[in-house]
Amino acid sequence: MASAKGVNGSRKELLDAHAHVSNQIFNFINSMSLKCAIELGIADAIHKHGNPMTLSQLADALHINKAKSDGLHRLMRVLVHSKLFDKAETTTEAAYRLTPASRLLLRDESLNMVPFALTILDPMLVEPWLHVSEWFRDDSVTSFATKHGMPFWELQGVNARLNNLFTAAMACDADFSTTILTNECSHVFRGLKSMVDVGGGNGATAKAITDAFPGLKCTVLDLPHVPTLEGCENLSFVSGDMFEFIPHADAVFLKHILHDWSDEECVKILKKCKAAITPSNGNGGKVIIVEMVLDDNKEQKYEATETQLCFDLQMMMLVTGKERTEREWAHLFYVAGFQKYSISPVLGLRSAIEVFP
Ligand SMILES: C[S@@+](CC[C@H](N)C(=O)[O-])C[C@H]1O[C@@H](n2cnc3c(N)ncnc32)[C@H](O)[C@@H]1O
Ligand SMILES: O=c1cc(-c2ccc(O)cc2)oc2c(O)c(O)ccc12
Repeated sequence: MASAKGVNGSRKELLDAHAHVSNQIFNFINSMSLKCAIELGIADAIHKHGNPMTLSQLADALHINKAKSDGLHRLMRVLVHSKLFDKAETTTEAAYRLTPASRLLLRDESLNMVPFALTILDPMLVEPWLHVSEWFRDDSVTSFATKHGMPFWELQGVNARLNNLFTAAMACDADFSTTILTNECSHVFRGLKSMVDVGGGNGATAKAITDAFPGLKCTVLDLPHVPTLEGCENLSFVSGDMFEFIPHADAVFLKHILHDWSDEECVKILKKCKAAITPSNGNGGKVIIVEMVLDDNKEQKYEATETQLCFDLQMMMLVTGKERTEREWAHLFYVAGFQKYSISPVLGLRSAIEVFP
């Protein structure tokens, strides 16, 4: 029984517990403040201004209702606390400036995360979160399906807004991940003559890889409803179902595919991949996977682990997938008939995994 002295503990323990639960309750406001900052264009306004920007300068640039300038001050206070922006203490008044994080919110920054953020924080993907406890008690496949009446992929196939939103979200990760992959993991792609990017979306990732490796011919396989880039000499597109057929190539590339699917579905995909890879001279005959590997770095920062675990729940909510530990990945590879694998933890939250038959 709680008392003034605490829940079976000290007063301090009670206050700490109360503060922690309060923090967990209001954590969503960090995400919503980020969404608001993107929609107002705060990062772009500060970038365009060129110098640290005072609150009144920012309010003018954002064309907000000046009667709400104090609200903007309070929003910026949360965004600075979240280290999304920085506050320069000038002699006259505080001025706001970008941080490395808010540089990733600049719309003309090729590595920007805006489409990804606006998709994850879109009502279509947020509302299912209000039904997760219902999902635990019903027999629906995901809470997304509970809310929207059909599974994520099915709705994406009939809802143009979701299709374009999600395809852009995935594509905006292309430059970020391939810039690092083709530099830190160039050995993975060196010597390959052909590669199939299974579930490659609009082809942005495959294009970035073929730009870095002009001798590599890439085929992007995805569902018919997914909008694609223009093909070119080294980049072609095939519509199809990876559970039915995967075109033959030196290597198969799977980026954020397997985390969408259950273990059984992943083994089916990996077996199709194994049948599709034809060892060639040099570096062929493998599957290249880009995914999170949970628990792969005990020294990993608390925030990175928290993000990985949240993505795992995102997969549980949206699709039938999950994020996996190395042990779980290894089990899938061996069940699918592969003999060995190599993990390169080069992408921060994610790793590149080469799997060999
Ligand atoms: C999370 S997205 C990853 C996209 C891309 N690989 C990337 O990392 O940006 C998953 C992709 O798998 C595709 N997909 C889902 N089911 C598929 C299937 N049965 N056959 C082929 N592609 C599929 C989706 O259309 C989507 O483009
Ligand atoms: O909502 C998502 C987010 C991702 C995702 C996770 C981690 C990354 O580094 C990038 C993207 O992947 C998703 C996905 O694969 C899916 O099928 C639905 C939703 C999401």
